[in-house]
Amino acid sequence: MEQAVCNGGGFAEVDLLKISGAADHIGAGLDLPNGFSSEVNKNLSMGAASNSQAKILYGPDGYILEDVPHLSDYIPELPTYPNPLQDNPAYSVVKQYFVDDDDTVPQKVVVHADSPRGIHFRRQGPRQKVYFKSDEVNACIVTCGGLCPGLNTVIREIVCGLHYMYGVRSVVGIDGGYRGFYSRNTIPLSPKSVNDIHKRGGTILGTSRGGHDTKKIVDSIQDRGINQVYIIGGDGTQKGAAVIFEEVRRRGLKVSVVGVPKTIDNDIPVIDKSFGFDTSVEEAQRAINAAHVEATSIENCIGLVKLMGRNSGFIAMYATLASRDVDCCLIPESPFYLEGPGGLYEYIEKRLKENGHMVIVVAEGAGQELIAESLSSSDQQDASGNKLFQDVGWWLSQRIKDHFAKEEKMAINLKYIDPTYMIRAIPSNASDNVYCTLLAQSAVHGAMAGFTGFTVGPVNTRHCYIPFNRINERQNRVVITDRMWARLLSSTNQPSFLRTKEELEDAKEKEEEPPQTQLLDDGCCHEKLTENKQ
Ligand SMILES: Nc1ncnc2c1ncn2[C@@H]1O[C@H](COP(=O)(O)OP(=O)(O)O)[C@@H](O)[C@H]1O
Ligand SMILES: O=P(O)(O)OC[C@H]1O[C@](O)(COP(=O)(O)O)[C@@H](O)[C@@H]1O
Ligand SMILES: [Mg+2]
Repeated sequence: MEQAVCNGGGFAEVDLLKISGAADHIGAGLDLPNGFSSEVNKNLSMGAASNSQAKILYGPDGYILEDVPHLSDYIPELPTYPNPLQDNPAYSVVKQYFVDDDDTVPQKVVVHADSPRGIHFRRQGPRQKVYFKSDEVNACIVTCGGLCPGLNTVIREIVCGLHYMYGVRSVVGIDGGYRGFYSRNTIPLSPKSVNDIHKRGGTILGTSRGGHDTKKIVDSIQDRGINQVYIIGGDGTQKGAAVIFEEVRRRGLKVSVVGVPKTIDNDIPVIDKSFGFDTSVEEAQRAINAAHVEATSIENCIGLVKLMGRNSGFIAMYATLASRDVDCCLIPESPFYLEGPGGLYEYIEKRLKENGHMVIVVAEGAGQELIAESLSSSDQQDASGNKLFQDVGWWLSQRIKDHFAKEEKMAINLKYIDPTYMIRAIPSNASDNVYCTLLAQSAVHGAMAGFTGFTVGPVNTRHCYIPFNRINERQNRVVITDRMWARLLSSTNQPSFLRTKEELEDAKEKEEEPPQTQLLDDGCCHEKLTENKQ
């Protein structure tokens, strides 16, 4: 492994992707970088390494801390102030006001007795010292990408958290996503103006795709004297936040850049789940129920529901598991085929003969390779560079109807329901509201404590500060070799659409067509994902 560790002074290069061998360097007796407490120093005798990508510390027994940047990493001798939270009456009964600086959260909780301690993230929460005076803070909030239930709750709780916990009075909203940084006006935000916004869907700030110009955004941050930037958005947005942070650091600005992960598709890695996901799964039940009612009221009827999920089929999977009325769930990670033994048509016919009705849930990104084979494939993208998909629900409806009409095979009825935008536009439910509050407060505590270049989120239920590079290096996707997908298959009884080893060998011997579906090492069966182009 190419790697170096620092010796007291400047950080040396480390390649985060090659971290698997990091334990080799543990206990090398190296000095600690600034910012580590004596407790950690005394107990762990860590080595440390960092570059613009990663700030990693190694401890004994395979302990690794993937830390987040701090303003003091690149601005020397920053003054600190006592945390005003210690005078907050609401918190006076709390046993311990502040999070211990040495508290970290393990990424993996299932371990063997001889496993190395593994990767950890810094625990979120208020610190004893803050790096901003209350009246010095000029914060801004921006929302980018697609809508998601809970956006307004996060906005509300950032504004209220800054105001009530830290006495911050200057908070503005950026209008309409990243491109709003270039417009003249901002939206003033106060506890009064955001008081009941959590009861509304959407985002009061507006949102957009595309239009990210790092230099212009940081110019605007600098010109407006903004020193805390809260960026709420999905995988694309967090990539944008990472480059904003890099530019802020390059210019040496005292500006904390904080990401709050928003993704209805749950496609952001590391964190347990994203806000709005629970609400979406719950709302999807209404569409599935409607499909079930239709299907059971008419002879040989199929209710087909399309749910969101561009590359990650979590909403479809969880909505299916929750409902128990679904006979087949199709997601991008598990390609399916229509014709022949083990195919979808065969399964539909069997199900209709057995039950007289059927419910199918399909994620928007499922079956795109099949559609591309039958329709002229398009390489269109949205303004952010995300591939635009064909409507799999409509396509599948037509194919199923055509198949059963052919040679008067079977008279069927099919009702197609697309509730996707209706689901996305609702306010968050109670549990997402609480979750959004924790994310927002965690972001505020982190920024006030001088941390920067991080995304907030729960890891094994404990909220953490996660460096941008960990959030941005891959997408979270359903792993079909995990037990959750097996649970789904056993609840629907649908075919797995996977050929067994024996079937593959058999097909090879008979010199048949190569299989439509093969399982890859990562448990996915998908072509390489289309990256955002920006
Ligand atoms: N790789 C990237 N670098 C910088 N900005 C990006 C990148 N990818 C997306 N963005 C910006 O992030 C914003 C939201 O991205 P998008 O993919 O539409 O939504 P989401 O963040 O919900 O995934 C857009 O304004 C887009 O320009
Ligand atoms: O029509 P739009 O606004 O481009 O949104 C469609 C996309 O937005 C999503 O709901 C969410 O995507 P992001 O989280 O990446 O914004 C996807 O499921 C869907 O493909
Ligand atoms: Mg996205």
